[in-house]
Amino acid sequence: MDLSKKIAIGGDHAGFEYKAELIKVLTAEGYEVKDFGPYSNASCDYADFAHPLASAVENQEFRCGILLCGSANGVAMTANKHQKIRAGLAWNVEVASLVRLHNDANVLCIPARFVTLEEAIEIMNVFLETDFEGGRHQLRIDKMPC
Ligand SMILES: O=C(CO)[C@H](O)[C@H](O)[C@H](O)COP(=O)(O)O
Repeated sequence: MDLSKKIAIGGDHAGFEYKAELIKVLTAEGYEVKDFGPYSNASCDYADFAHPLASAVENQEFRCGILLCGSANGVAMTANKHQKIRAGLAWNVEVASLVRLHNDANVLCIPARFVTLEEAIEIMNVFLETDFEGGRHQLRIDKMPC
């Protein structure tokens, strides 16, 4: 399948229910989705799922990744440990657009305990529909590696 249609998704227990719903939406939209887990809502550690997802996105096995936890901070902090990952939070559609437009994010982190499911679906779709603007923003991204 064309890489542009391959999406990785994961998170922790706090994002479990939304992750299941987002997978349904993505599948209906024609994407090939790999669920990196968790596979139940039992309490778990987000790093156990965010690291494998981030590695796969970093290895260009997927167009991008979507991670969900309670606040999105845990999964974002974890994914951003990976040198080629730019994981950004988005809690509304404007930020979902900007994290692509300005930051060329390749992992979207959704705060499942702070947005409705409908908002999470909108955030995901705007993220996937928005292209990176390049230009001055590329110069800034090039300075990110420390
Ligand atoms: O990293 C986080 C906190 O900012 C995530 O939101 C986790 O989902 C959260 O910490 C889980 O909390 P819980 O009390 O163990 O459900």
